[in-house]
Amino acid sequence: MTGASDKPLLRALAGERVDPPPIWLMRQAGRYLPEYREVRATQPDFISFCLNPEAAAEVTLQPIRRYGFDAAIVFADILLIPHALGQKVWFVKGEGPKLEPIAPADAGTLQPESVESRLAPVGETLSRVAASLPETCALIGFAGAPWTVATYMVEGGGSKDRWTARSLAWAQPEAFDELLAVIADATARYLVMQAQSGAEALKVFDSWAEGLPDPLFDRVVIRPTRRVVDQVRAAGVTAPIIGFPKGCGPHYPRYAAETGVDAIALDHGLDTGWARKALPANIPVQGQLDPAVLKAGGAALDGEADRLLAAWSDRPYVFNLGHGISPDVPPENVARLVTRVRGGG
Ligand SMILES: Cc1c2[nH]c(c1CCC(=O)O)Cc1[nH]c(c(CCC(=O)O)c1C)Cc1[nH]c(c(CCC(=O)O)c1C)Cc1[nH]c(c(C)c1CCC(=O)O)C2
Repeated sequence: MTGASDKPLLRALAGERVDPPPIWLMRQAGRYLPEYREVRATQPDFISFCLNPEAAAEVTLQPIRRYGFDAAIVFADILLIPHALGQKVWFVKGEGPKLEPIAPADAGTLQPESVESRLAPVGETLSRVAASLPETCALIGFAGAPWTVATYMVEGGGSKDRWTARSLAWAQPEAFDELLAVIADATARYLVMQAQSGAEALKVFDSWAEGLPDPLFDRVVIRPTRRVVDQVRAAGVTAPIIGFPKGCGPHYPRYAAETGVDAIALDHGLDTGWARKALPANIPVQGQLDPAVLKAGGAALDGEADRLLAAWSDRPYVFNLGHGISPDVPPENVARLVTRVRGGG
């Protein structure tokens, strides 16, 4: 029988150097796949899609069938937490997510008690996927980090530089920290539920960790992330946690040391040589391939894959992108990358 420890992803996240390294891609289920677009077209809206276990399990498995990745990541979205907390969330085609913005002082009106019941369908998706995964493929659950989720909640959607969120974090520190705490507690319970439903590793996406000065980085990224990790551990969950503080540059080593995460995902803009020296030698790392070189394909893609494989060959390493795959990536480039990473061409 194949145990969890035989799965290449889990071995790498436990600190083992695995050769070739396990590979999966952020946003591997998505619009670049024709079979995803087919399922998407049958769904009334994006939130209902995420909360439909049958459809969500199907698109989670699509990239596993096509490419044989070493991990499946449950099909869901970081904005399910604001939805579960009672905030209105919807997606406008071509524009991305929209939310009815809240003020930090409104944190007390959110409904953390309904998180498990409103997000139970994600647990159901995980159980379904767990039952039909190839035996060497690991299952990943995820959530947004409190800061990134809070930016969407107070901005009312995506924003160029998180101006409103950043200025509110300075102007109303107590209310803002309370909002982060409410999100952190809900997120921890959501992650525990995912682990109990079959997720073998957990990932915390802090997509907007970029551009924060030291005191704010401590307050809005490190402290709330630590709160999530501590609560997940206090609930008895032992699944490894991957932290992804995208774009945080020189803050990375402190994030690795102080949040309690087990592994760290690096973005493509981070200096590889610097990261090798600055990060603790034993922490498993994931990522760094530029999503744009995956779009470009050909010799450029082969060259970047080879550079990263060589650079991280003496560490526990998980091959991945530095950010999500974009909808215009030709599916054959992904096949080429997987073959290259596995030493087949
Ligand atoms: C910031 C963020 C979001 N969602 C997520 C993040 C963090 C990672 C990152 O920085 O990219 C995380 C996410 N979103 C989705 C997944 C599924 C699992 C996977 O395959 O990786 C994951 C892990 C599905 C999705 N989430 C979304 C899609 C596309 C929606 C569609 O099919 O219409 C998918 C496949 C929608 C979404 N959801 C979000 C945005 C900004 C958008 C719109 C962007 C776009 O249109 O591409 C919020």
